[in-house]
Amino acid sequence: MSTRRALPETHVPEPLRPLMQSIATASISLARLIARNGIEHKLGADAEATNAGGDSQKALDVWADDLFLKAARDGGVRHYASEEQDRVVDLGAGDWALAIDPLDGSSNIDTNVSIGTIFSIYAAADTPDASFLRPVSEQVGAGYVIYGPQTALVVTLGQGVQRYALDYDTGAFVLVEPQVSIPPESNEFAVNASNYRHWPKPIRAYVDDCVAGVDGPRGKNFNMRWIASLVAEAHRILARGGVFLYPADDRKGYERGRLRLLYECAPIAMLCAQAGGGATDGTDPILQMRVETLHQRTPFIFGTRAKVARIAAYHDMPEIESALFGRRGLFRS
Ligand SMILES: O=P(O)(O)OC[C@H]1O[C@](O)(COP(=O)(O)O)[C@@H](O)[C@@H]1O
Ligand SMILES: [Mg+2]
Ligand SMILES: [Mg+2]
Repeated sequence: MSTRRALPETHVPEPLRPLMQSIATASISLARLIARNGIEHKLGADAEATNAGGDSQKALDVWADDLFLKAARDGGVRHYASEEQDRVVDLGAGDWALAIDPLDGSSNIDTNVSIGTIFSIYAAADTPDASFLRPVSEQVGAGYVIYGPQTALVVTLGQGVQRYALDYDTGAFVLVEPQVSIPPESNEFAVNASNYRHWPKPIRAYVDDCVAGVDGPRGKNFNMRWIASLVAEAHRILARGGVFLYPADDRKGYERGRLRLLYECAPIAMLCAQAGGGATDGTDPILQMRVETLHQRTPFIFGTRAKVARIAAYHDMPEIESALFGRRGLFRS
């Protein structure tokens, strides 16, 4: 019988190896399942249920959650918190607490656009809630798997960010980038511009100044992207820089944005910090926040450090005409 590991372990601290092997193994199964969408099953079909956050679930959301719950049990996880579960699942024994968005970008399942899994690891506490209702700076690891033209695992276990690619010939991940770092220069931003009229002033001002291009206060042209898969946006930003914004807005239910602090923003923020980038809710760095409730949402801005700082500065002076930033030459990035 083959003893091949799903993930090389050089960059994985010994206590985290069983869990990381389990996550890697489950994600390889999920990648294979996704590649067969429509052959046996329609993975984007409605599961006729809603999750705790009020989103309608797809068949793949539910299957991915089952898969990672089993992986958690096999990998020494005591407490499992999932975007798809109302409450923390207490697995009884183990050293770790795993928070997970088992399937991110569900609206893209049937469009054959990249989707992913996002996860965050804490040391297990005494009670299920205490494992997750804590400062997000206590994460011991965070990462995502992107199921795209290439399936890749991008992870930090506290010492930089490593990128692995799935080799379908061997069925295992291979280390392809031992130290991922976000390029400091970029002219790209990502935002769902259809929500423009709902945004707060500082976000509108920032985007207005980008869209004004060479004729505006920034004096240069920008490029915009919106994939509607957070993992895919994060992967692009880690590869070539830029900034992502999902602000709070005035639609009902979006008062604190759309994305969840525990399952999505905290892990991406840890990856960014380890790759030389930044992440904020506009006012506070994400890594200085504390999870108060499992499914809580937060405005989320992340990416190239100088861009994140610039957007935070727009929040500090929302009433000042945005052109002042350009004239004063502040944060030119
Ligand atoms: O459809 P919208 O409002 O543009 O939101 C897209 C965002 O929602 C998400 O799909 C939310 O994640 P889920 O698919 O896990 O619910 C993000 O991946 C993406 O960035
Ligand atoms: Mg998600
Ligand atoms: Mg999801």
